[in-house]
Amino acid sequence: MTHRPGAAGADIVIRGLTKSYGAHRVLDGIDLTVPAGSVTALLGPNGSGKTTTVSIASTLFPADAGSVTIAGHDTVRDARKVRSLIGVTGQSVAIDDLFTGRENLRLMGDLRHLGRGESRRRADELLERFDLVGAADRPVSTYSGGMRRRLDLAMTLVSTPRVIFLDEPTTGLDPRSRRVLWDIIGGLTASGVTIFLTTQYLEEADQLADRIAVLDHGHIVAEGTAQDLKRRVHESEIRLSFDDDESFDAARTLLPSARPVADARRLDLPTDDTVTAMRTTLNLLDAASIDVADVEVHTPTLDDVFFALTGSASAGADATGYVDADDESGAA
Ligand SMILES: Nc1ncnc2c1ncn2[C@@H]1O[C@H](COP(=O)(O)OP(=O)(O)OP(=O)(O)O)[C@@H](O)[C@H]1O
Repeated sequence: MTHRPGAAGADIVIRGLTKSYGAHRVLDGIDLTVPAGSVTALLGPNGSGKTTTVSIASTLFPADAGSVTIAGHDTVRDARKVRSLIGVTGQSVAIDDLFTGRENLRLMGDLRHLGRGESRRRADELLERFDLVGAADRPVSTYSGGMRRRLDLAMTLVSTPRVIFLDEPTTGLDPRSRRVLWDIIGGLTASGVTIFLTTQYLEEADQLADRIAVLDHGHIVAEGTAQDLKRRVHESEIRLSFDDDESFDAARTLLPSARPVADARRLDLPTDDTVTAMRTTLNLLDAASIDVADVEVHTPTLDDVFFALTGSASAGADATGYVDADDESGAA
């Protein structure tokens, strides 16, 4: 993007961010840097402080200590400037249920001083882009969850923010609506906007983000690309399953470095070069006339990462928040 001289730098810099509610310390000195034009996900379970972080970074309330700068502007000292640079999506706060989608978008345009003609043009364009044309003239109170989220995001884009905060953009949506939103967010990233996304879904962070920071008990416990984080857990494994104890025992003797999973008559063999290692391993077993019932390569998932880093499964793993399928057909 040509208007962005600092594209090589950071658009969000969080330093030593601390926040307590009463005696409950929610953020305990968080440091995080979000490169311009990147999608960074803050991944954490329910109540880990994701919304608190976004609220402080988007000037909603101050931290107890520490600082956030957006494109070099301090969120407390330069709050007005920061507000002109950011868009916040997630809590549908700007949406008025009694108005139609089109009216909401036009009102936002007026609020952003776009002028009457430009507000109308922008509203039409966004309704089209977010697949809301059919529902444009219905009150938002009749919208499904997925449609609301799309409108919420469209409202953010009425102006052209440099930095967008997406606070749990798909929580509570059914898988189909979630995918639609992922596609839209994926499209946004191509335009070079900086996105700071919070999520409790490992899959979402994996799908959308260039970089992931894992928030747990007030601390960033890990940071990096999805690949970096996966590498921190363990290498890929070749998983060999056997039909009978005799083959399983013989293979155990032949492959002493493999980890036996006796219940499943399975051997897990750590590997970093899966193709060569796979061929060598299978040749070895073949030469010893040991029958293998099944072979698979297991690469670590972000769930494995979360478990390894925090000692517990992610909230997203067992509390998906899925609701009954939204009635997207109502859009027509
Ligand atoms: N205004 C408040 N007063 C007191 N406690 C609060 C307040 N806002 C948040 N908290 C508490 O702070 C903690 C972090 O909340 P926050 O909403 O930032 O977490 P989160 O990671 O966004 O969670 P979720 O995924 O459930 O939205 C929670 O324990 C929450 O109960």
